[in-house]
Amino acid sequence: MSEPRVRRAEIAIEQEHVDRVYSRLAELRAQAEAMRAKGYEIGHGAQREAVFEQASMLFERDMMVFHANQTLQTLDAEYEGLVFGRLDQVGNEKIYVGRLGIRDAEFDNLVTDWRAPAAAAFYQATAEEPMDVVRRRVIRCSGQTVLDVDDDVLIPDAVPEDMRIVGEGALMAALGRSRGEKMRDIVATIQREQDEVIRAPWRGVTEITGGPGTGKTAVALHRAAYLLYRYRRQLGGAGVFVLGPSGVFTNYISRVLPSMGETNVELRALGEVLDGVVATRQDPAPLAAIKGSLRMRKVLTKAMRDTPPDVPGEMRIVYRGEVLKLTTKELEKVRRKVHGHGGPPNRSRIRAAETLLEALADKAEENAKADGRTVDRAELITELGERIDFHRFLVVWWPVLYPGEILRWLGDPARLSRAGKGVLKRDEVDLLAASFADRERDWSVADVALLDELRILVGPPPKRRRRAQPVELDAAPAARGSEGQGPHRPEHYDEYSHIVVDESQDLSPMQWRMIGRRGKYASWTVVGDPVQSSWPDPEEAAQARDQAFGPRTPRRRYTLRTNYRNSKEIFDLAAKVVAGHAGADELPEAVRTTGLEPEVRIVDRASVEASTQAAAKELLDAVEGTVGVICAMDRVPEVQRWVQADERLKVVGSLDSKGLEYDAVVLVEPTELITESTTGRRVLYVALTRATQQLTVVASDREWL
Ligand SMILES: Nc1ncnc2c1ncn2[C@@H]1O[C@H](COP(=O)(O)OP(=O)(O)OP(=O)(O)O)[C@@H](O)[C@H]1O
Repeated sequence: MSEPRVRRAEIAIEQEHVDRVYSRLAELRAQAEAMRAKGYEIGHGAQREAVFEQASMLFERDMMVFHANQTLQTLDAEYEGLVFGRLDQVGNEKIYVGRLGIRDAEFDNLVTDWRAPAAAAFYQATAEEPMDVVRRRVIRCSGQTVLDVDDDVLIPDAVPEDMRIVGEGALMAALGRSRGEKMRDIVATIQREQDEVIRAPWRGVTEITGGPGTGKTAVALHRAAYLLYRYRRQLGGAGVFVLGPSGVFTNYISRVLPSMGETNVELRALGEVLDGVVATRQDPAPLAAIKGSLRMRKVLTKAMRDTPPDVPGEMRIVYRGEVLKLTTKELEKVRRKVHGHGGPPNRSRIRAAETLLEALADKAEENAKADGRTVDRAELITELGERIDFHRFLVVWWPVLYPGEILRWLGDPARLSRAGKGVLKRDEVDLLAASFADRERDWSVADVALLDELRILVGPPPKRRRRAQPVELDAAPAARGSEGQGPHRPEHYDEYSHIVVDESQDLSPMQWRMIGRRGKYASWTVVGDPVQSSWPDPEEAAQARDQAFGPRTPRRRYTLRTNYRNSKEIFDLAAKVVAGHAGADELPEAVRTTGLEPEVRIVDRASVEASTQAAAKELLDAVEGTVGVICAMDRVPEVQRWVQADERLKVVGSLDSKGLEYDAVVLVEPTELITESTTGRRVLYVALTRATQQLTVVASDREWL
């Protein structure tokens, strides 16, 4: 048979199996629906029963509906090709591998979940260590249709006569494919070095390093899915938290986990870690460096203990016909005394009241002594402590503190100087104060870690008393978990069981503290590439990072060495630019050549706009998928006016381009990327490694080369 005919015949064989899988899926779906309906019936009957029976019936209803919903959620996930692999083993055994495990009515495996031990050989078998695999086949589907198959022969001597082999290189085909707006999963082509990381044990700290495009992000996400599958009991309850550098990035990777049927993962950007705040604005590098440094902890602690603006300057209260007065100085002494005990101010209200009453009693004694009288202290304290005017004073003098409010106070340079005495330099005070002073401006990404630090420092605001909520007997629990939200978490949920940190090389020490707080009992997967770091003080960050992990052991480290994203031609240029700023062993090896060298266009300054427009247009015509136009952060609005962004074309600032990728990239004025940041060349290196196929650099100088 000719090669195309063999291929068609093999596709038809696999299509038959895929059809069986989907019809079984439909059966399972119908069963789950029926179970959910039955659960509701039980719930409706409950109202007629005695209280004890009601409780047990409702429990049963909840369990049935919950399980049915979970099953439906798994079955309904938008799988891009439910079945993607097949292993033919020695002795004619065959296994289909897919995003989900499905058995037929006789309980035989139709598809094995890729995360199950039985599927491990799909990723781990090599020609040197074939693990009994004769042929490994990647099946490419679109929806329920098989488009293509691609084989790897691992034991040529064991290929039976009737086994046919098609195609070559599923990996290269996947890498060469055009990119869409969102990252795709790589379940079908995970490489052995990547698989080892994905399946590493869950305890302790797992570090993944490697250069750009080595699949660190992809591996970390597949690891999250794997851990939840294998250790659901240990990790599922408190959940898995995935942290990315920006909203653009989390949006870009947002499809990967759901495409593997995994929705019980909380995905957040650094600017969204704190509930109720969504920050996307990046501060200029020098300002971000101050806000991120550990020194801020001291500044914030002092700021929180300073006298709040607008509190009364003195206290006057009448006690048995006599005016007791505390001056500003005396009141401040009381405030210092309360803070001297440590503890969050929002939890110190009672201590503040007691200390204030003691000061009033001292004052009364002082006055009495002058007149030769005595005062019953205990009586005075009890009486004043019950007085409404005392409490009115207390609530304004010792107000409930809110993190955002304290940060805004620091817009006052005098106040910030006090808080930063001995810690911040004069010019740092000016820079910081100006950034906090503008009440109209929303928070920056770096501010979020400061707000979170203050949240802990001030303590939770006192709870208002609430009336008990009536229990709704007939509220259908169907919605719970069915929206892909996972279990309901209380606000400021701080204790995840596994935390994945992507692009970790850029976390500031204050951000490490913020994340560390959420993982006190967690195991960690930490992804990063030191060469791409934009943080100026790596030592301080490393210290904060170690503190976040605490005594967690073991610690294992993996380095990925193959760049799957960039063509060799593009990566060679990036490597040249970063040479001298990275050791040769820190740079990965690109495996794919396209024959298309990156283009460097040196034009005069006035022509940068026209040249960018021309390059963007050419690249849009040349590639099928996305084109990214990358420029310095503060040039973004201008470049957005130059080119029309749409589904295929995006304009991104250098720092926001972290972790993203496009078929083609236009890089505008590279020297500006170097000068805008404290870690210059590394930021440029990041930008140069975003394209999979083509790169055009538009520059008005050659300094960056
Ligand atoms: N085994 C694989 N099969 C198919 N594609 C892969 C594989 N490994 C990585 N890729 C692809 O390579 C590209 C780069 O992967 P990823 O973004 O995870 O790299 P990274 O190491 O996080 O890069 P960076 O540090 O630059 O952000 C992605 O498109 C990813 O899908």
